[in-house]
Amino acid sequence: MSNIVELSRRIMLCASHRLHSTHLSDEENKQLYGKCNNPNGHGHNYVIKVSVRGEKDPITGMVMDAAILKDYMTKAIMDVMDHKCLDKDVEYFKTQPSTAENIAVFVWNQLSPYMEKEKCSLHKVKIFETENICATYKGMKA
Ligand SMILES: Nc1nc2c(c(=O)[nH]1)N=C([C@H](O)[C@H](O)COP(=O)(O)OP(=O)(O)OP(=O)(O)O)CN2
Ligand SMILES: [Zn+2]
Repeated sequence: MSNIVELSRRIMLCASHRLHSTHLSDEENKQLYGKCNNPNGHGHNYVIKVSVRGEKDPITGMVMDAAILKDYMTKAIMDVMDHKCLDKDVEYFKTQPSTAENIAVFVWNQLSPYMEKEKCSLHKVKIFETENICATYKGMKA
């Protein structure tokens, strides 16, 4: 019987953004992103689900302590993104459009250094931008 288990934790944060690519002209941005390119921006209640995967400890019964994962997610995600204007306040999104796809990669990169301390590994980051739009990133392994 396998002892490999996936453990997930969810957080919700509020942030505003505007879809805009520095590689495109203003007209092209307007054409591509439509209402989401409005210079005044708009907000989302982002739901972020982080999954780690590893061997369940036979004594503690845990892959990792969920409270420690919460601490990592607070420092790596909440403190950086919550109640922020993503494109103006977060360096990464000054050059990368703040799509759900790019947010998933950003969150992965933010969490990776914290997970180096753990026996289990970061497995999946899921960003729900709206009820209908969701992006998933599983790192370089795709
Ligand atoms: N590939 C992507 N496409 C879009 C993204 C994205 O992150 N990746 N994001 C957006 C916008 O940020 C936008 O805010 C989405 O809003 P909206 O169109 O209102 O969202 P829904 O599709 O859930 O709403 P509907 O009412 O169902 O249209 C756009 N595209
Ligand atoms: Zn949006």
